[in-house]
Amino acid sequence: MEINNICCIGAGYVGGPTMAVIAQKCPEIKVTVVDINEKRIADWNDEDVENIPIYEPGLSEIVAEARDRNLFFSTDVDAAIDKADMIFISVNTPTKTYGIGKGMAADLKYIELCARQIARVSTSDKIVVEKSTLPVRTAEALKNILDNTGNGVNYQILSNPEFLAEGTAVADLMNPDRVLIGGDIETDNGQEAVQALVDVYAHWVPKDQILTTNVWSSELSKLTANAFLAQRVSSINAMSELCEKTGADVNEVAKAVGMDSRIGSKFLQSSVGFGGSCFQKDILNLVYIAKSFGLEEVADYWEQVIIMNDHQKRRFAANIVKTLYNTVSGKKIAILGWAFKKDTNDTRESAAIYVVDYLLNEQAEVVVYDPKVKPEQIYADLDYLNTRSEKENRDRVTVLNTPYEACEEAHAVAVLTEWDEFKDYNWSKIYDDMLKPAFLFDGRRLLDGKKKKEMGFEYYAIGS
Ligand SMILES: NC(=O)c1ccc[n+]([C@@H]2O[C@H](COP(=O)([O-])OP(=O)(O)OC[C@H]3O[C@@H](n4cnc5c(N)ncnc54)[C@H](O)[C@@H]3O)[C@@H](O)[C@H]2O)c1
Ligand SMILES: O=c1ccn([C@@H]2O[C@H](COP(=O)(O)OP(=O)(O)O[C@H]3O[C@H](CO)[C@@H](O)[C@H](O)[C@H]3O)[C@@H](O)[C@H]2O)c(=O)[nH]1
Repeated sequence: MEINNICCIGAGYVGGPTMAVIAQKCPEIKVTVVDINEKRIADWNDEDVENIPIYEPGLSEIVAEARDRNLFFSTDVDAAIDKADMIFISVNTPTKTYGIGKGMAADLKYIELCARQIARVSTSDKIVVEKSTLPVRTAEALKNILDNTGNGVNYQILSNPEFLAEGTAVADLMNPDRVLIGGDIETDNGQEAVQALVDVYAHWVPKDQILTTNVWSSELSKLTANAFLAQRVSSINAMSELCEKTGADVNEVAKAVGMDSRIGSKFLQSSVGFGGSCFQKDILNLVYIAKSFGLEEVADYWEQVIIMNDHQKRRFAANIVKTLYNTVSGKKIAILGWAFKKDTNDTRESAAIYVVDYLLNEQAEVVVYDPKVKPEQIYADLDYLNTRSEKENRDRVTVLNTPYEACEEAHAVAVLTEWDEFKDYNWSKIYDDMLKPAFLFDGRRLLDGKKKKEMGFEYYAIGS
């Protein structure tokens, strides 16, 4: 089966970059990315390609090449569904904030709305691809909705989870460790659908890196991969606290254990805690699924990864308060970095939000600088927690355009994102302009601590 026309529902961090790369690599396929968010679509269509809504290294160049050739962004969801042979569902699947499973289960309402819309609009057979991260067995619910409310149209459901990490999305898409496709491989139609999607990726991904499985394995593999990755971060962060008590250094420990080829060196960077829209949401979802099957020990095992991560964020903030003579009330604390990791403007679940919330509860005056995050996003993140009034957040938090201004007259500076540029600042100028003693808290082990101490800083790093 040849695919000529792809529609992707959801023009977010996954839909946008993924479809841009498919369009670039498959110039004969028309790719339309649709979204109900008009502003987001307008931004994707912005004449100045540097204004597209998602910052990812290398992305604007790809969009510039493919946009209006075979890559289109539109709010006309119905038209794009109708014309497509293959529809990717790439909408958000956040943690539920209400009802059964509140705070744990994935909220599938956006997925279900997409399924109902596809069923309502379609007049020709479709391959529907789950690109969003979903609980295992969601494909069954999708199929049910499509088959029972459709108009005689045949649907094949595939699971094709996305493994890109933000900040390296383009590189990850260009050169994935593997592409995973789950389908109804027991039937001829199912196999044909799987092959159609394999053929799309085979434009640039070596065939032996395209893995095909049954749908349930594919759905569950995505949650498993994120759980394993997050577990590594929580494991090294647990060790960071022990290092601080014992004189061991977490970077030396990570290097020593990572050189064991069975353990491997990646994802052992101790930090102020993992953030991002995926790890916490997906592990909570896994915990919920395990509980729903009565697997309490399995659920408790994975929940500990989140408990450890919350502890790491809290203890970093508590250490600032303790070190500043047990009070930060009225003290100016400069925060360098708001994004949940470098090279992205995404702030979802960023550790910075929780550290700053803690410091505000201790009545600190907070000043923030981030190279890519806009002030309105920073305020929105704090408002979302509902800890204090919106007015108070604006009164007590200032967002500035330069790091030097942010650190001026600060009692303490805290590095919360590992942006490369932070390493190259004129730190002696920052030191000179701060109040003394000048406290520097490195939540990423980013800076050269020895040099900072020589400059006069009171330097504290996670895990040493
Ligand atoms: N962000 C990542 O790095 C990443 C990586 C892998 C997988 N995922 C998964 O991919 C999915 C999407 O994540 P994201 O980060 O791109 O989310 P996002 O919030 O950035 O984008 C989702 C988009 O879907 C749109 N949308 C929602 N319902 C819609 C509807 N009915 N019709 C049209 N548009 C609709 C929203 O307006 C939004 O723009 C999630 O399941 C997530 O877990 C994310
Ligand atoms: O050694 C490490 C590695 C990561 N982190 C932190 O962990 C979080 C997540 O980082 P990363 O995994 O690089 O970014 P994400 O974009 O959240 O990507 C994860 O989540 C995506 C969404 O599901 C998956 O597709 C990716 O494979 C998976 O890596 C960030 O706050 C990082 O700073 C650490 O603290 N130490």
